[in-house]
Amino acid sequence: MAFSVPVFELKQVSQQFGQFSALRNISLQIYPGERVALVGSSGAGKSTLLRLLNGSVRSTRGEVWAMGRNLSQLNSKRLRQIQQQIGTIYQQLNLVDNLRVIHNVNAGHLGRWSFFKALASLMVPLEVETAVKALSQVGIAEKLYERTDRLSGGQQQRVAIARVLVQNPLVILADEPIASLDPELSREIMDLLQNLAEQADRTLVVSLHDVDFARSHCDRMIGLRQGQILFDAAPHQVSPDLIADLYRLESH
Ligand SMILES: Nc1ncnc2c1ncn2[C@@H]1O[C@H](COP(=O)(O)OP(=O)(O)OP(=O)(O)O)[C@@H](O)[C@H]1O
Repeated sequence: MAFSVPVFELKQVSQQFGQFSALRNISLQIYPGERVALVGSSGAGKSTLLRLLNGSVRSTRGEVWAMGRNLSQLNSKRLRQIQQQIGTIYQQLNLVDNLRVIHNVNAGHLGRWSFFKALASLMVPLEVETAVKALSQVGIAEKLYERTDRLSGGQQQRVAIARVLVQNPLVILADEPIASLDPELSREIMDLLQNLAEQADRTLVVSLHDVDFARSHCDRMIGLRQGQILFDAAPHQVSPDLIADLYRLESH
């Protein structure tokens, strides 16, 4: 693994929002095919780190490299080409509620489709077969023409994953993909993400509040505490004491 080019590399990255330091001096490398869990309490900087990785936020200090390119030095066209290889499932899913499932899934093509093709597809859906295949992979092919807001939370989560699958990225980033799901559904979604990553040798970076799922479904855990890395290790090396430290409240 040490011989391949990292999918992501952060070199002494800090992220300020006004006076507030969301991330401080982060250096790390993520290699192809790794399944990485970002863990840490609310506000630790997990979502910010994911947004730096997909280039939707530019770091205030340090360098973020993705697929061998320094993101801050790319023009918007080149940045979009890199972003095409990175599929992100956001915490809020970013689905359009009143559209049919197929249109939300087809939004995964938007980085590649022309404006007119995207518009035409809103009237008569294009690439139906690809959408059916992606929905089959997430187990809800029969929901193709259902209105998205008529689906359960777990089904909507699957639509968001299917949208990333039609994009066919090298990397999947998922921000709290099981935050609002019950334990059984959480396991199903985590199994699904793990399988989708393994099948196509995709890299997966997922932020999780549930440390047990991080242990069972990922091969590396990065613990973030107040914007800094507290640990970066294989699950079996992350002791209960480290986890206690990770979630320990700061004394003021
Ligand atoms: N655009 C922004 N402007 C100002 N502050 C921000 C912005 N984005 C994030 N922050 C702040 O940065 C800190 C880290 O936020 P972030 O969303 O990365 O944490 P998180 O670990 O993902 O939390 P959660 O688990 O609750 O999603 C928080 O204090 C948040 O308020």
